Amino acid sequence: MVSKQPSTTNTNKTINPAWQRVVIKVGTSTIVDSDGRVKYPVINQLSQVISTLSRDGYQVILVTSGAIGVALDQLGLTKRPTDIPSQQALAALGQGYLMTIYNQSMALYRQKTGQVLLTYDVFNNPQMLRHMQEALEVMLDNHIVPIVNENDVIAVDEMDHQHSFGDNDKLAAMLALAVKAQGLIILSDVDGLYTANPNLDSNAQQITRVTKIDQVIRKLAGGSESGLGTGGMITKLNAAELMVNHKAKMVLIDGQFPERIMQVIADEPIGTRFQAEEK
Ligand SMILES: Nc1ncnc2c1ncn2[C@@H]1O[C@H](COP(=O)(O)OP(=O)(O)O)[C@@H](O)[C@H]1O
Ligand SMILES: N[C@@H](CCC(=O)OP(=O)(O)O)C(=O)O
Repeated sequence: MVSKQPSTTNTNKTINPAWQRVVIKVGTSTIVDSDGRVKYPVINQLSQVISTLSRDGYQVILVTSGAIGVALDQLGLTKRPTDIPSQQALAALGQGYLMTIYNQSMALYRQKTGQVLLTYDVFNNPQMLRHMQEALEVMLDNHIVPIVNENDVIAVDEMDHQHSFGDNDKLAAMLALAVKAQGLIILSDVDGLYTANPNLDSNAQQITRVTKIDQVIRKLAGGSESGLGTGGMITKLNAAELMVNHKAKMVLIDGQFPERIMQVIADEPIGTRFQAEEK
């Protein structure tokens, strides 16, 4: 694909090769508040950071939850329904709006985007996987930021024929490995992994570095309290385990401050970093 427009890459910048290709995952609670209202300033800040990285020569893929969350805003609802078909209908309503919000924000920074909706079976089907990889390579080569979500309306777990719903943390890790990204940055409503759920335990301490996701670490993780996010810390640890087991890294940071992505890319100590010990 040859663009008629000149490349917007800033070739004078030196980039950190340890993060040259990066997947950034944003949870619902980062972009929708507890009353179900969209946090436009956060999305705008995130778009600015991603556009800057892309212009500097990084290849960025955004995995974003929030289709159901923004649909709550569209309908004036404050709570997520519990049955799967209602959630799927909300996701169908909200996904278009989610893309509109991102497209408008990214356009302010002249950043092009493309929507990619995935299901887990893509990763088990070599042909579909190759098609996805090839399409993403072309997008990245042309400075188009892929904006990925699970295709919620048809999301079915092939193994047990149950609806597998709402685990974009794992989807982001599988995607990061499939496209050979050096790392995954997860933005959430918490600024890292704690010794206990910090919303429930005021003595909880932040853990800044995890080299192995073992039973001790797993025991620290609880579910989601926001009523909007789905996975809680457990799905983030599953994502981290996938990354670490494949010699890649994951950093978990507070999504209220998307500019902190720049600190992660600069390898500054921030949030919780999941990475195996260098041998
Ligand atoms: N040990 C822990 N450390 C940090 N957060 C935890 C822990 N255990 C459970 N949590 C919960 O996980 C939440 C983040 O997950 P979730 O609500 O699914 O967010 P997202 O929408 O970003 O995926 C935190 O807000 C917190 O309530
Ligand atoms: N795919 C769904 C949400 C899935 C999900 O993983 O949610 P979250 O726990 O907020 O990352 C959506 O867009 O609403």
